[in-house]
Amino acid sequence: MPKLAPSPRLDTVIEASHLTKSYGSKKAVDDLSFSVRPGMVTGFLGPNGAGKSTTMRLLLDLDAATGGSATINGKRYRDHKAPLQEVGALLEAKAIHQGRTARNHLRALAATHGISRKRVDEVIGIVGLESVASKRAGGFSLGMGQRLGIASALLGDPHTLLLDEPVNGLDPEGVLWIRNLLKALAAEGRTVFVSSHLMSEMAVTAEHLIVIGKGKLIADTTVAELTANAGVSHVHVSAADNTSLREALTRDGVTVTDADDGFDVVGVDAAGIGEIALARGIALTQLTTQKATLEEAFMSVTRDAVDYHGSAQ
Ligand SMILES: Nc1ncnc2c1ncn2[C@@H]1O[C@H](COP(=O)(O)OP(=O)(O)OP(=O)(O)O)[C@@H](O)[C@H]1O
Repeated sequence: MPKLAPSPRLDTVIEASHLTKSYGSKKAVDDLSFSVRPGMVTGFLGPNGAGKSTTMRLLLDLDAATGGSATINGKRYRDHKAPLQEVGALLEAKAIHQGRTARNHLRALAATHGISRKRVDEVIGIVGLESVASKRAGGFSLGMGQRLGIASALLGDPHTLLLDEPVNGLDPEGVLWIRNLLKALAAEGRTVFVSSHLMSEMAVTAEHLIVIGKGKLIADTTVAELTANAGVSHVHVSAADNTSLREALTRDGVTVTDADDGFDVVGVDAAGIGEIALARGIALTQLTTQKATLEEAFMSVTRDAVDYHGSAQ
């Protein structure tokens, strides 16, 4: 009988249940519950200081929770017999011996986890570091360091991946590469949990989103749902007689604001604006529904959970 390729495991799941972590009186993670399923990329979003890195550290048993639990595939990270083969992780802080070459760093990691040297060369190829594999990691750029970190995460061919800001420091080619890599890993049936500040990137990479603020869950949703419910979509309008159309549209519940060569309307949809224009005999020159971007939706749902507000002069 022909040997079948191993089927993707569908039981892998990351689970936080009432997870809490306090530093003194500060609750970095506050009664946080969510689960991350296989087969899709799950984005982990939140403003600065929301508790994303702390949650990742708790999931990886690098810090002890004050309350609740964090498990990966039903067990705490430390209870897995071969953690590197079960869970691959990339955290923000680099823990790389600066004097070692990239290849030797990966070989040392592989040797302590019963992983072959062949796999080391494979992951160097996957992350595109062949030409610098015999160079000291200490001299690596931020982007090369990220690729080496991702190579370490992939070393054990794990079913679950936790990546904290993997896009950090990557150039546009690198950003595109990581997008395709994460999607491909998820499509193989793996569980991929990835934090990022780059909303435009998450919008095209992730399907499922966990949004937190001040340590608490704000949304457990899909990219499509979050943008649809953000309530910040508007219609861009331009007409032969903008002044008359603006007057005709002005009523309670409708907001009209100036925009390039026309105006933006919130509170009436494109069909409604078309009908009003037709009734007044005003010719429309532009009528475009502009959906909220993930960035706008994110700002809207996290507005009350932002610790650090900047000001534009
Ligand atoms: N070791 C620590 N001691 C004291 N406070 C800490 C510690 N680690 C994190 N915190 C605090 O916990 C909160 C959450 O921090 P965390 O780094 O998890 O947020 P984050 O969402 O990853 O932020 P960012 O997007 O800026 O990386 C912050 O207020 C931070 O100052």
